[in-house]
Amino acid sequence: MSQKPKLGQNFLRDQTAIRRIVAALGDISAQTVVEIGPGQGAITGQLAAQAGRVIALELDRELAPRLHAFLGSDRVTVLEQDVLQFDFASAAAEARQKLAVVGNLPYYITSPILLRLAESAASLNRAVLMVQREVADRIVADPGSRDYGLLTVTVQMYGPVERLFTLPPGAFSPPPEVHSTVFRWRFAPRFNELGVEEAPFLSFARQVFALKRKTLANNLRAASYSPDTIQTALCNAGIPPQARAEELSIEALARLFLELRK
Ligand SMILES: C[S@@+](CC[C@H](N)C(=O)[O-])C[C@H]1O[C@@H](n2cnc3c(N)ncnc32)[C@H](O)[C@@H]1O
Repeated sequence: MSQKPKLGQNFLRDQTAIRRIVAALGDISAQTVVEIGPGQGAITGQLAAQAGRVIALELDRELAPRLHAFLGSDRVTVLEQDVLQFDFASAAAEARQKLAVVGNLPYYITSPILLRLAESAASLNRAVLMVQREVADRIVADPGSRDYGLLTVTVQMYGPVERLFTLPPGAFSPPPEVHSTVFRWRFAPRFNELGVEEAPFLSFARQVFALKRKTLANNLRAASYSPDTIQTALCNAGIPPQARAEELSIEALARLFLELRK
């Protein structure tokens, strides 16, 4: 079968990795699991054997019908569908439960997929996803590390993440140019707990991380806050004046956001 590199088609061949990905979802015997990009069905086969129900979303017209024939189970629904257009809320309502998500993601749209899942967080309980290793490094980064930034904060605002394991290019056919890492994301949005509104806080995070290597104060100035406002807010939030956004925990960012809105 021919592969379409443009669609991020690197098919997983490592059977142990496939078992570990499905096991990382936990007990799925009564769970509806949405698979993003089933490809030739490497993970789908394992899911079909264990999950209550599987909804597999595959964009490639040529793969989707083949998957149907290959699986032929009444618990597996294959949709010829762009994951970025999929309505997770309706699927969760129909399933009468929050959905679990799994996928060896097409890397060319990793960020849009993560954002789509984030905005659907109320309909999801957990996800086990394979991404490029460097992206996983950014997702699970701690404050103060080189990889900590907007992606970290955006993803972690929707719930805790855990790095699970990394695979070399040879685990796939054809091999991608990068290593791949599987991580787990448990959806438990933090906006209420931190007292911040979702859209304004995320747009604030985009502002403070806009200029890498600049201080937080410089980034806030670029976002049109006055020097006095910035100084007072940093002081009240207990943040040193020379701090950089990359050094701030999510809690400190939320404190600063709230101070700036006073
Ligand atoms: C990295 S491959 C993984 C295939 C399979 N799950 C595996 O592990 O072998 C990514 C899959 O996502 C599919 N894909 C690409 N863009 C997509 C989109 N927008 N929506 C749904 N599937 C997509 C590709 O056709 C491909 O089958």
